[in-house]
Order: sequence, then C-alpha cells, then structure tokens
Amino acid sequence: MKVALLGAAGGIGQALALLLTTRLPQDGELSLYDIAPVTAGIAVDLSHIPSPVKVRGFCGPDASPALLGADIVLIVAGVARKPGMDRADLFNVNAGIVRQLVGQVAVCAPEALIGIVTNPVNTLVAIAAGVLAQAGVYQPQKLFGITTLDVIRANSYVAAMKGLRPDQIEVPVVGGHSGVTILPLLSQVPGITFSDEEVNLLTRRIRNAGTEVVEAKAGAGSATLAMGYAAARFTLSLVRALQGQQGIIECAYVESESAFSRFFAQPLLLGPQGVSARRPLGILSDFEQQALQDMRAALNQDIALGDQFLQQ
Ligand SMILES: NC(=O)C1=CN([C@@H]2O[C@H](COP(=O)(O)OP(=O)(O)OC[C@H]3O[C@@H](n4cnc5c(N)ncnc54)[C@H](O)[C@@H]3O)[C@@H](O)[C@H]2O)C=CC1
Ligand SMILES: O=C([O-])CC(=O)C(=O)O
Repeated sequence: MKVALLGAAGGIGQALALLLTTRLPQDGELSLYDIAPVTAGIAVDLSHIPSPVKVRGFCGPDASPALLGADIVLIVAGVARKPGMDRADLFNVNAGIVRQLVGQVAVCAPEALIGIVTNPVNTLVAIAAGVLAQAGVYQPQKLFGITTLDVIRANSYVAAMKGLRPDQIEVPVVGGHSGVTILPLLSQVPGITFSDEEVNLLTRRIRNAGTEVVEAKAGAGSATLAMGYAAARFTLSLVRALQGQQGIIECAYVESESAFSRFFAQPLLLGPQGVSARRPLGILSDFEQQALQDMRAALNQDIALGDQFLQQ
C-alpha cells in the first residue's frame, strides 16, 4: 500500500507524515514530495522510527518519482492563510500548484485515490477534476476534498458542550469547506439534542474554526496539527476500504449526484474503488434545510471559479 504525500515538508505535511509512518499497515510505503530540499532529510528523520513503513523523500520540480505506483495521493502543497485573509484569497497561488501536481498524478498514478487538502478546497477539487478529465483519466469516485477537520472539530465542540467523550461522537458535516458552505448536521447526532441557541452557537463556531486558529497563530499559518490528524484519519479509512474492509463511512467533498451543486461534501460509503455509495442526507431540521439553501449560491460560485480557471 503506497501513499504519496505532496507538500510533505509543510506544517500539515510533516504532522501527517509522522502519523502515517506510525499507522500505515505493515506493507505500507510512504513517499514524501515537496519542492523544499529539506524533504529528503524529513524522510531520513522518519526512517529512524521503528515502524515497518518504508519512507522515502523526493524534492525538486518533478513529483513523478514519488507518484509512481501510488495507491493514494494526498495533496497538501500550497500556501496557508494569514490573519485577515479568506480561504478564497489563496486561490491565485494554490490553483496553479494543484493544476500542476494533479497533471503529474494523471500521468504517473492515474488509478490512485486522490485527497485534496489544499485550500480553497471547494474550488480546487473542481480544478483537479477538470485536469484529470482533460487527461482522460477522471474517475469521480476516486477524487476527494478532505473535510474531516470540520467533522473532528464538530465532535470536539459537541463533546465539550455536553460533557461527553469526543471519541464517541460523530457529527456529519456536509456542503463544502468554507464559511456558510460548512454545515454540521447536529440534528443527526444519535442520543443528543440541542436547543436552537446551541445549534446556532455550534454551527457558527465550527464554520469559524479555521479562522480561530489563523488568528491564534497570529501570522504563522493555519491549522496544521489537527489537520494532520484529520487527514491521517481519512487516509487510514481509505486504506481500510482499499483492503476490502466493509462499512467504512467518512464525510468528504466529492462529485455529487444531485442538481444542487456539482461537488458536495456528504457521508460516503468507501470501497476498493473509492466512493462506493453516497449516503442520503436524511431528515434535516428546519434550520439545516434553510442553511442548505443559503449555501447553494456560494458553493456554486466557488465551483464555477475552478471551471473558469481551467478555461483560461
Ligand atoms: N482542507 C482543510 O481542512 C485544510 C486545508 N489547509 C490548507 O492546506 C495547505 C497547506 O497548509 P500548511 O501545511 O499549513 O502550509 P505550509 O506552508 O506549512 O506548507 C506547504 C508546503 O507546500 C510546499 N509546496 C508549495 N508549492 C509546492 C509544489 N508546487 N509542489 C510541492 N510542494 C509545494 C511548500 O514547500 C511547503 O512545504 C494550505 O493551502 C492550507 O490552507 C489547512 C488546514 C485545513
Ligand atoms: O482556515 C484555514 O485557512 C485552514 C483551514 O481550512 C481550516 O483550518 O479549516
């Protein structure tokens, strides 16, 4: 099982590489790639951990050697926010990076499952889909925008509010990964009820969580450690699904089957080919139904921006 991590020398990349080195299966291979020359050193550093996972580092302008034979490709390369910026402000730099990297994935690992972490996720997944389609290798069930950070934040906040264990709570978070497009489905958390005020408070906090970290880090970047944890959780779910384990469900931002928007984050049943089924959203509260309608224009605008970029 080979995982290629692109952008491996960054804040998320290093945290994620550490977790995958210790948690991938016995036959695991972790291939680290970044334009930063330190990447080879990061691989040497990780190779001293007593883990059966083989870690190799690659740098320079060409990601191909890192990608060959990859079953899963994770893209965390790109710039992060500073206070006062929106995720959309990262588009100008990160769209080009993702286009270039996904172009290489299309050639070197066209069958791989691809997870995009780089922001703005809502737009960059649309760009990745377009690049893969232009190369004739787009398989919608294999391309994911990773939104697991929203889910683990929701789990942590709900647990703190209700005095419960966070590892026993699972909040589905649907829509996209920015502002009003982030919608936690609090009405669907088994065994827990929320007042209207609690729903408002939690929804606002989950939507604003990224900014909370950006402001707390005061110019030194955005979430890296919790994101590393979230991406590791999602990657290990993909690994288990590739190995044939049944019943694995994760929320992620994928090509949708509805006319609501072309891409949408929702609970997915994972299988050896990636998405094996999109789970229905189920019964929504009035608040959630309204929030869903309220996000539609923003989500479609984000997706359209990706399409426009590819036409330039
Ligand atoms: N989806 C999500 O929930 C989240 C997404 N993010 C996003 O993840 C991205 C990375 O964040 P950090 O790791 O904090 O940033 P960082 O600046 O610490 O690391 C980015 C890495 O990307 C590398 N890089 C840049 N261009 C590259 C290229 N063409 N090929 C290979 N590597 C390249 C850089 O050398 C650097 O090592 C940002 O866009 C950030 O907004 C961050 C947190 C949560
Ligand atoms: O807010 C950011 O820029 C990074 C991110 O996506 C998050 O922490 O959710």
